[in-house]
Amino acid sequence: MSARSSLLAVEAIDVHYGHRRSRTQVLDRVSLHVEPGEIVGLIGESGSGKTTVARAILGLVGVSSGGISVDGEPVTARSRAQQRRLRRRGVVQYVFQDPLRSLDGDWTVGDSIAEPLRIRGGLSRAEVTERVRAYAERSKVALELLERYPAELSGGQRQRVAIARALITEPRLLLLDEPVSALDAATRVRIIEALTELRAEGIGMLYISHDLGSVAGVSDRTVVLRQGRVVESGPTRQVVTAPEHPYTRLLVGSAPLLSGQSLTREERDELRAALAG
Ligand SMILES: Nc1ncnc2c1ncn2[C@@H]1O[C@H](COP(=O)(O)OP(=O)(O)OP(=O)(O)O)[C@@H](O)[C@H]1O
Repeated sequence: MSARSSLLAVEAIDVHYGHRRSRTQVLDRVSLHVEPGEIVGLIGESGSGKTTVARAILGLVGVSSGGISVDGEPVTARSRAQQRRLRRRGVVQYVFQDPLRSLDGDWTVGDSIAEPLRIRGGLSRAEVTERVRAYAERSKVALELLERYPAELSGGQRQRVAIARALITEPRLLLLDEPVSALDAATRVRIIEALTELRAEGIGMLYISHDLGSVAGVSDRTVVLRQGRVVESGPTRQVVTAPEHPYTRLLVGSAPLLSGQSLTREERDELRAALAG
């Protein structure tokens, strides 16, 4: 499929943090694509640059080369005001690992879910209320929770609220940064079920995690990031069953439930040596 038709096209982006002497390169020619109705996993260890990829897509961090487009519209070539307008339209939404980052502790759950709609404007108060209730139900948030404050919810309830809030502008692309890492197993399963329903509706998702196990269960394709570079990408089944890069082999071997066999200590040392070399 051509890059132009992709819902999300990240093309060879470089990102640097800091200025002058403290300037360091965090992403090095990173490319990835997400099509409608597809979940793409982005995995890598802590510090590999995963969140920076999401921030670049949201226009929160500039790229020094390469480009990003969402739904055919360039993100990176835009001015900050244009990027703000694009965010306001709500075509792209995001869910963080810790929903407290996206939910204001002083607002009721209902007001938090409504906020992206209010920012966009154009709906009456009654229409906003109706939409909030509809999206709460869809995200499995019980209606009696709408009057509560985030601190009065469980972690799983908060994450469902964050998902309802992200969905309310009917985005075409969702960025999920470790969306289930803080949750217990049963709650994880429910959130994953909600995500696969969204996929069936044609929403594209970039699912970011350090944990190959959680990505492999849900993603159609997987992109492996190491030290700011994509070292491998392909259909998830292929990445898991026939990993090519030593780093991916190490990741797969460290999650024996995926590959069916764990690495021996010698194999692990060999892969580490190959990565260090
Ligand atoms: N605002 C910033 N200024 C300077 N360096 C930063 C900034 N944000 C992140 N970094 C650095 O950029 C690198 C990539 O960070 P990033 O948060 O993208 O990694 P990550 O893969 O998402 O990690 P984690 O899984 O721990 O969240 C890290 O070395 C980090 O220290």
